[in-house]
Amino acid sequence: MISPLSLSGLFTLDPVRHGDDRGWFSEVFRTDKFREQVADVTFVQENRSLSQQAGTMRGLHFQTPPHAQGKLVSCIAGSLWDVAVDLRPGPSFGKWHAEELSAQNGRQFWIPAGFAHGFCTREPNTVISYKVTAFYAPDHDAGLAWDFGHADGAGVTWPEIANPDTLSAKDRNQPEIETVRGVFA
Ligand SMILES: Cc1cn([C@H]2C[C@H](O)[C@@H](COP(=O)(O)OP(=O)(O)O[C@H]3O[C@@H](C)C(=O)[C@@H](O)[C@H]3O)O2)c(=O)[nH]c1=O
Repeated sequence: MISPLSLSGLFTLDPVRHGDDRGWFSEVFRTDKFREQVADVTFVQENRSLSQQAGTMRGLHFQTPPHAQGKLVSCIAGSLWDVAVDLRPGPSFGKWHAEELSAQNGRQFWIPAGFAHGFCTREPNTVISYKVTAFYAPDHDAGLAWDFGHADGAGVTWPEIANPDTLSAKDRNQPEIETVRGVFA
């Protein structure tokens, strides 16, 4: 099932699992269905990271144009809380949406270009996997503070398990949201 979410452009995908005595089989990605029902994009790179400790936080990250990335995110071991923050100009700027992704639920979260992305793991040894629509471009790597404030409302409410001590040095020093206004204009 493919479901649009309240922030335009965001979707969840819950691929069918065909169960039998052995377990299950699932088509976890189909270019044709994705292009027809979600977004007409091409994925060029697939990333995986392992986070050893429950409560590990990564983000909030994005690449700036012309290297902006759409991300199709899933969790292939353990479980995590995944968040997208809208950086597109307009009334949705700064709004966010989070999804629970786990190896068990098989859910995928589509985050188009124009959003910052981050997550926090809920179990030890959690593995996130995501396809992206543009190659890694270190000179266009950008971020937003995990605890950003926002003139029109609060920032992201992270789950209780989220442990800021696990943030990378880079992510401890990401900027406030006002500094990224206009990046995707
Ligand atoms: C993102 C990325 C990093 N790297 C390298 C750079 C560095 O040496 C090492 C770790 O990079 P980072 O600390 O940026 O990894 P990490 O903090 O896991 O970064 C990721 O966070 C999540 C939230 C995202 O949305 C991703 O797009 C990505 O930004 O991997 C690549 O070689 N290719 C890549 O595509």
